[in-house]
Amino acid sequence: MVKLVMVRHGESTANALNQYTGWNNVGLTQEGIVQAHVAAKKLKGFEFEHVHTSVLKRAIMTAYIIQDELNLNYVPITKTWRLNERHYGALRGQNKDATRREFGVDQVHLWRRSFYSIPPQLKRPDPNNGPYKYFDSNMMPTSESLYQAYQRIVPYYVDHVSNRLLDGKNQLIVAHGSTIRALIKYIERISDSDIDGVEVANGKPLIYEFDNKLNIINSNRTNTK
Ligand SMILES: O=C(O)[C@@H](CO)OP(=O)(O)O
Repeated sequence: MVKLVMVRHGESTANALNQYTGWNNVGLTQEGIVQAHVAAKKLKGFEFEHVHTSVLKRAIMTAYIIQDELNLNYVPITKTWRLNERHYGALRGQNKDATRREFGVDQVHLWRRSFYSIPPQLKRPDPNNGPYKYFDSNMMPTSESLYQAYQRIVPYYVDHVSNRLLDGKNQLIVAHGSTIRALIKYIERISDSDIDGVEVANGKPLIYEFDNKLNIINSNRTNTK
């Protein structure tokens, strides 16, 4: 039996303001730091061979807190843009309630939870500096549906996570709401329409136990937010 644990970062400053975040690089609130410590305490005794996170600091900070609490600071960590949150396009930084008033509850629900709906696009992509400085500019998204994000997330999982699980090595992924929703969809073979009911809470470890063919033996997933 091998384990995969996925943790959504602790509450971010944008979460606290009820703002769309996506690729905005915001940090954790004090509450978010506490949530990361609580997540680590729930994982007491869990050992993993590799940590996978995004290039966004709310996830990296959460991963470091968990590694530190578990005295597993030495475990290698990979930070990849492929595990970034879904890009929220022109919605990022906006207040979610304000967009409900402007565009209606149904449209906002589609942007947030449907598999194929693409949030309004940025007029031009952000400059590709910082973690994206070696990107071809054409790779910088202007917005992403969950489907588009899935196309970049799942190949990373298959190449770098599931192969290690098949080797019997426990893995930890510390990422984002939509990143983890995409992975839940893949792992549990959830349909395109049913994925819109899946929610991922900040700082609540999601634990999967697999057999040696990566069939799910056990999971603690419940739909809480
Ligand atoms: O703002 C975001 O990037 C995400 C996750 O925090 O929000 P939502 O729940 O709307 O997908």
